[in-house]
Formats: sequence, structure tokens, C-alpha cells
Amino acid sequence: MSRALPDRLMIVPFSKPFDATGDRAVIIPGSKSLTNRALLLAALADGETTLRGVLFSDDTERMLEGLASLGFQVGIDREKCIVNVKGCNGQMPKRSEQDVELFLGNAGTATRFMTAAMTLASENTSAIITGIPRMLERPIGELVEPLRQLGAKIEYLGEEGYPPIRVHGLGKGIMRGGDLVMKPTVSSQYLSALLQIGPYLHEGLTMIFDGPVTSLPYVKMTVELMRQFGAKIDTTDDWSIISVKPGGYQGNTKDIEPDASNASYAMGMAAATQDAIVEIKHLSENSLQGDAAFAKELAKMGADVQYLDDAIIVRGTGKLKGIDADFNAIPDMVQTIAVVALFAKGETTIRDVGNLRIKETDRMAALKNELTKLGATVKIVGDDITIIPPDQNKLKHPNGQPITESNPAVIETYDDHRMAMSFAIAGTKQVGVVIDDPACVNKTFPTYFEQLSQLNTAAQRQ
Ligand SMILES: O=C(O)C1=C[C@@H](OP(=O)(O)O)[C@@H](O)[C@H](O)C1
Ligand SMILES: C=C(OP(=O)(O)O)C(=O)O
Repeated sequence: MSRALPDRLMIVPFSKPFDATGDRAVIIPGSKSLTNRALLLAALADGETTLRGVLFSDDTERMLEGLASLGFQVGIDREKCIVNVKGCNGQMPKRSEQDVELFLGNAGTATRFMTAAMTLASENTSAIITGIPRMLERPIGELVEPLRQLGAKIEYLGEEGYPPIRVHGLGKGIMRGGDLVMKPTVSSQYLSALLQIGPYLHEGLTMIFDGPVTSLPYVKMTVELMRQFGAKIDTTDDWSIISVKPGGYQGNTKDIEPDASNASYAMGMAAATQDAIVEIKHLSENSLQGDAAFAKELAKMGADVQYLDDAIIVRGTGKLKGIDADFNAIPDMVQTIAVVALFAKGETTIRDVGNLRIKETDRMAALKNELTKLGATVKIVGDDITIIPPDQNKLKHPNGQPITESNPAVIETYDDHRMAMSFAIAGTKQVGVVIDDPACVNKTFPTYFEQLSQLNTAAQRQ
């Protein structure tokens, strides 16, 4: 579990390049995306499931609490990171109360996945799905609409198109399913939510995409994990049609991969420092997570990157250059690359990432504000963002004064874990970078700053 964090944390720069390989290699806690998917699939499955390497963080705790409030039997061993779930075979436990409140924090995955799953609850059961104020600003209409087309009964309790919502249970196999033609959506989580109930719809579910799919690797992750739980799914080669057959899931035993998104920060730190080297254990090119490809972007910038069978190694060469890249498939990696870009020669442009505006905060605006505090120039044009690093990559206040311990740059984090984690990269390079509200990392990586201190210790031991 995480130690208590102060209101503001000054990051200690590395005194020397670190070597975190071999027995000092970094092991990142379990993937949020896989944990929340696996928990839902296990709950819907026939039989029991054991999940190992589970992430315990705000996002997954909200999901676990949600399942418990719905009456699922969930056994949790936090020390061993194991969760056992007794599946309901598509028929959620009956509740005596009419409205079960599912407070899902700011967990996009839990909120969207539970919205779809609740339609399978028994008749007479309904759930109010709600969260922290920011969750109530994150749209859900593009999920509610197709669910209604399938026959779901969902009401908006506040503003139309946003949580809180009330979802009425209809019971397993009541919604017929069939074909859904999907226009492009602002989040792939709506598609993952729909797909995951597909095996319990009378006719299964066929999604026909009329246009590009945002954050596509997350949809592929959903399909792959569903297959691992026994679902029968066909896809066209170009992923323009996904067809889920009726038939349900089977409980099983599953190892959750480490969180590839959260591995990006240590990789970014290594890439930004000449001769620093990090080995991330148990991630590889075969990962279910699209973000495992992030190291390839660092390689394009000039870092030395090796993908091994069960690890990814990144070494800083001291020769980073800006890149122009489309990050639509890996939106959670934008903040990491944007901070690394401060230490590259020339500008970096990241394209097609408009949906950053509806995440934990408006990440486009947050990046512009905070990178500017470190002396960068940031331009946002449509859905693209360009970072022009400060002269000679020397971080400084916007008024040109040096950033020092007594005159620090205080980075606001907007209750967004990825702001805190990515701007810490800058703090490992420059004295005087302070992270406001560092505890926001609890959303997906409660031990983040502990791991960062371990890297610092690795540097001192060189
Ligand atoms: O399905 C998932 O697990 C996720 C999908 C992505 O969201 P969008 O599809 O909204 O981009 C990503 O940003 C989020 O952290 C996790
Ligand atoms: C966008 C994110 O989370 P969520 O699942 O809440 O959308 C994220 O973790 O970066």
C-alpha cells in the first residue's frame, strides 16, 4: 500500500544515471485496464475465477466495491495481489433494494463497463451509476444510445448525456442483441463495454464500425481477454466488424500483466538521461496492452530500446530528437512523451489526441499550462499538440529565471495521476520541480513515488 504523501512533493533529481536492470529491474503493478476487464468478465462467467497480479488502486477498488454492492462474492488477498470471484453465469445476484448505488470515483473503465453490465441485472434491480464531480463531466451518451437501441432502460438523473444515470436490469438474454452500426465515438470504452455483454445477449452482438475507432488497441485488448474467458468472436482483418457469438464466459485462472501505461514513466526517465538504463519486467511486444508499444516512440526519438521475450529495456543515449507522431492508439502516453520532449532537440508534435479533453482533466489544456511553467512553448491546433522545448533543453521559469529549490516550478496536477507521474520525469532532471497533490497517483499507481525513490537509490549505488 502507498505511504501517506505530502500536499506537495519536490522531486529529487538523479545524482547519476541509474541502472535498474537485472535484480534491480522494475516491476510495475498490474494493469488497470486488464484488472477492471477481468473482474467484470469473472463476475459474469460461469464458475470461479482466480486473478493474480491484480492492481489495487482507486480505479480497481471502485470496481471491486461495485461488484460487492451488487452482491457478488469476491475474495481479496491484497498482500498476494490475488482476487477470487464467484461468477454469476450472466445472471447478476438479486438485490432487495431497488436502486443499488454504484459510486465509481473517476474510473472511466468501471463507469462505462458497469453501465452496460447492469442491463443484465435481474428485473426489479436498478443501479445508480455515479462518481466524483469530474466523472459527471465525462460523456456517456455514446454508450447509452446504442444500449437503448438494444432495448436497455437507462435514465439520466442529471445532465442529458452524462452520469449520474439509472440503469434498469432486464435479465440475462432479454436484450436480443444483433447488429449495431457504430459511428466514431470519443472513447473506445463504450465499445469495450458493449462487447463485454455481447456473449449474454440472445443473438450475440455484431458491431459494424462506420468510420475510424479511437484508441483501437483497447478494443483489441477487450476482444482478446474475452476470448481468454471462452467467448467466441470473429473480426474482420481490418477490425471494421466484430461479431460476438452468444454463449457466455467460463471462469478460469489468469495472470494480469503489469500496467504498460504506468511503465512509461520509468522508461521516459531512462530515455531522458544519457546512460540511464531501465529494464521493465514482464512486458513485451506480445502484451495485450497497446501502450507496450510506447518504447518504440522513445526509440524513434533516439533512445536505445530492446524488446525481449519477457522484458523491455530502455537506455538513454543523450541524443533525443523531437518526433511527429500519431498517438490516437495510445492516448495515455501523450503526457509521458510531452515531458520527455522537453529534453529532445527540436519540436515534437503529437497528433489526433482530441479525446484527451474528456479524460481525468482536459489534458490538452493541462499540458499547455504546466509545460509552459518549465519554459516550453506549446501550441494546440485542433486535435494536435506541439511542444517546443526551452533553449538547449534548459528548464526555466516562463520569465527566464532559473528553476531552483528556493524558486521552484510548482506543477499542478488537476487530480490527474498522469500529470503527476509524467511531470516527475522533469523533476529527475532538474532541481526545483514540485508536484502538487502527488497523492492523485492513487488512481492507478499508489506506489509510484516509492518506486521512484528506488530508482534514485539505484542511481546513488552506481
Ligand atoms: O479501455 C480502457 O481500459 C482504456 C481506454 C482508453 O480510454 P479511451 O478509449 O477513452 O481513449 C484509456 O485512455 C484509458 O485509460 C483506459
Ligand atoms: C484516461 C484514463 O482513465 P479512465 O479509465 O478513467 O478513462 C487514464 O488512466 O489515463
